[in-house]
Amino acid sequence: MAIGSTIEMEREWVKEVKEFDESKMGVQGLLDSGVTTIPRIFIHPPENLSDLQPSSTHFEIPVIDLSITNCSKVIDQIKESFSTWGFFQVINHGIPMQDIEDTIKAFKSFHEQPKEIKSAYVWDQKVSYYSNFNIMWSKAVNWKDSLRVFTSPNPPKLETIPSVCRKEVMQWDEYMKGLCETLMELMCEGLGVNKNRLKELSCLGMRKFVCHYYPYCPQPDLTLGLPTHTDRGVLTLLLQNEVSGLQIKYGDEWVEVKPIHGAIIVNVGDLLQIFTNDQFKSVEHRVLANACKESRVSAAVIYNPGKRGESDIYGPLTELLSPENPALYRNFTIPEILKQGLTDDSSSKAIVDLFRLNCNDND
Ligand SMILES: O=C(O)CCC(=O)C(=O)O
Ligand SMILES: [Fe+2]
Repeated sequence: MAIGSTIEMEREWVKEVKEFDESKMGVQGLLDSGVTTIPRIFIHPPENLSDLQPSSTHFEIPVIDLSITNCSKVIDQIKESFSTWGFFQVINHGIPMQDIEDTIKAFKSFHEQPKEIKSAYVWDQKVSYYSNFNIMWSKAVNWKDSLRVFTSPNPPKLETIPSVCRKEVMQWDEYMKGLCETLMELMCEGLGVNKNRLKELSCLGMRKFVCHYYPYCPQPDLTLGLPTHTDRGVLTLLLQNEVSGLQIKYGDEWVEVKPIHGAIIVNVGDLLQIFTNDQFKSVEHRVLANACKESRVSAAVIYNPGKRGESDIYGPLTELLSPENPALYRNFTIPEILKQGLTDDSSSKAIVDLFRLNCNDND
C-alpha cells in the first residue's frame, strides 16, 4: 500500500475516534441508536483476538472466607494466592449484601441514563468524569463506558459525583477503605513485617474509583471490553455483577473469574510487586466484550501511595531484603513515575520494568 494512503487512513481513523469521543454518546449511546454491527474504530488488531476463549476450565482463582476465625489460615491463603495467582476473591467480608446490590444498581443506573445527563459529568479529569476513557488502549476503542472519581486524597466536591450514585460512591469508598485496611494488615503479617507497614507507607492514601459498564456487544469476537494489562497501583478491589467477562493469566492460560454473588476480587498492582520484592505478583488480566444481553457492571477501587513528594522514597521493603534476597528493584519516587508519562496504552508491567535492576546491578 502506498505510504500516502496509510497516513490518510490513520488520519481518518483518528478523526472517527475523536468524533465518537466528542459525541459523548458512549458505547451505550451507540446501542441506543440501533447499531447491529460495531463501527470499525472498535475492531481490535488480530493479535488481541486470537485467544478469546478461556483456555482452561480446570482452574479457579482462590476464594478466601474472611469470616473464619483461624486468622493464620487466612494469612497463609492470602500469601499463597498473591504469590501464585496475584488475585483472589474474598467472601464473608462483612459488607451487607443489600448494600452491595444497591451499589451495583446505582452504578448501573448512572450508565443507563440519557446521554444528555451523563455528558454533564465530563468534569476536570482529576475529579470525576464519564467517558469511554481508554480509547487509545491497543490502538482501538473498547466496548465499554466508564465513570471515574478520585475519592482521595482530596475528597471530591459532592456535586461533581453524579447524583444518581453519589451516596453509593461515597459509601463504597468507606467500605473498601475498611476492607483494604484489614487485607493490608493480613498481607503484612503474611510477609512477616509490621502489620501497619503498608498503611504507614500511605498505601491507603490515594484512591481512584472507576465504575465500568460493558453493555451488550453485537460482535464480541471483534473487540474487547478491556485489553490485557496489569494494574499500576498497590492494590485493586473490584466488585462485579453476575455477568462474567474478566479473565486472568495463569501461566500460559486465560482463566475466567467466575462471578460469586457479593464477592470482592482483590489483586496485586505493579507497586505491590515491587514493595514485596516479587513475593507477590502483579498479573495480566483483561475483559472480553460482553456477549450477553444483560450489561456487565464492575467497580474498581485502585489504591496508590498518598505521599507523593520528591522526598517520599519507595522501593522493596527493607525488612524483606538480605544477602540471599537482594533488592530486585531500585528506589524511586512517585514524581519520577509521573515524569515517565506512562500512557494508558503503555505495556503491562510498565512500572515493574522501569525500576527492575539488571542482575549485574547487584554485584
Ligand atoms: O471490569 C473488570 O472486571 C476489570 C477492571 C480492571 O481490570 C481495571 O479497572 O483495571
Ligand atoms: Fe485491571
